[in-house]
Amino acid sequence: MIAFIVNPVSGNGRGRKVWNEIERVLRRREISHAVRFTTGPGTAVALAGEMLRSGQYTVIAAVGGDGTVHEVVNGLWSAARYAGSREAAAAAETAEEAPHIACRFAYIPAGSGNDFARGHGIPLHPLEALELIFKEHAGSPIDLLHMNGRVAANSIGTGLDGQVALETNEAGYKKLLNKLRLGKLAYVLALMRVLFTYRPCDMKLLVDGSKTEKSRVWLIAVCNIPHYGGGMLICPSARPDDGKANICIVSGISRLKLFMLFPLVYSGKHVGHPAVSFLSGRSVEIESSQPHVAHMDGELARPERIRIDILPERISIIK
Ligand SMILES: Nc1ncnc2c1ncn2[C@@H]1O[C@H](COP(=O)(O)OP(=O)(O)OP(=O)(O)O)[C@@H](O)[C@H]1O
Repeated sequence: MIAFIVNPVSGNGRGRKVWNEIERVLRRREISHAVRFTTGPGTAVALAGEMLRSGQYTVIAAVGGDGTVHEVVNGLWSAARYAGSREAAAAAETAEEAPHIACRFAYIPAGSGNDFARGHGIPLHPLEALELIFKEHAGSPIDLLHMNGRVAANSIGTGLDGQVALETNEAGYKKLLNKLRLGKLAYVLALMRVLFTYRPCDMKLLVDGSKTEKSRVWLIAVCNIPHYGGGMLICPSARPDDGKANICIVSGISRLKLFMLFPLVYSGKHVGHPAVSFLSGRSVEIESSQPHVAHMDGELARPERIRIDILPERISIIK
């Protein structure tokens, strides 16, 4: 049976409308399914965990944006990690030892960014994405990025974009804009503010044991897929199933030049710019001269230290 986890407020209320369309199709075709709605931040994590543990579902589908994907994937990953006895959970101390997730994950895009869909070639039209679930599909295994007891499906970023996640989260006007279904505006306002105020700092990276030092770093994006921040092609050569994370570093550039570089990221034309460098590897440690503020799939994270490990082929997705 297929289970759906629906974020009704994703895409400024699009999630609810998309679900209504999907439900009509499911009823017409008499497809047995279960559905649960999120009621606030974090609820999709718990719902996904419950659904996986019930063992009733062969496919668990998220209907929402990248934040909903992040929560559902985390719910599935941690339920699989802590499945079984307390002893087994204690034995699965490290993320690397966690078992593979027993059901397939599907995604129906209903958010504002939908990078997960872009990165995997899942149709952006919700009913076309739904058709993929109906086809008998074994699922394609993809890697996940692990940091500090959480996983990211798309990317982890620090620097300017971590600060954007922090400001969006803390902005006093965020609740009001969410109520008015203008949640994305909170993100744009935070981005504008951060672009004018962020102070770049020195950072050290340790990628698979090799050290790289960079000064005046604006951002470091550690990516599992090429897309980022709602359609930017930040790491064009990132592949979700190659066992490696691709890392984009933007450093050593003035604020004015950064403004000029910014639009090029949407088409991937920033590649080759002298301020942009790329690395790739299985594990990444980042040290900064300032406290870390990061995001995981666009959701705020404040780790004491940044150590990201790739978890190869950890979940099977329908695409
Ligand atoms: N019922 C709810 N009420 C308020 N917030 C919710 C609810 N359910 C989930 N959320 C939160 O909504 C946030 C945004 O969800 P999501 O990222 O899926 O949509 P989006 O921001 O429109 O899309 P995208 O990330 O693709 O731009 C998530 O942080 C999630 O925790």
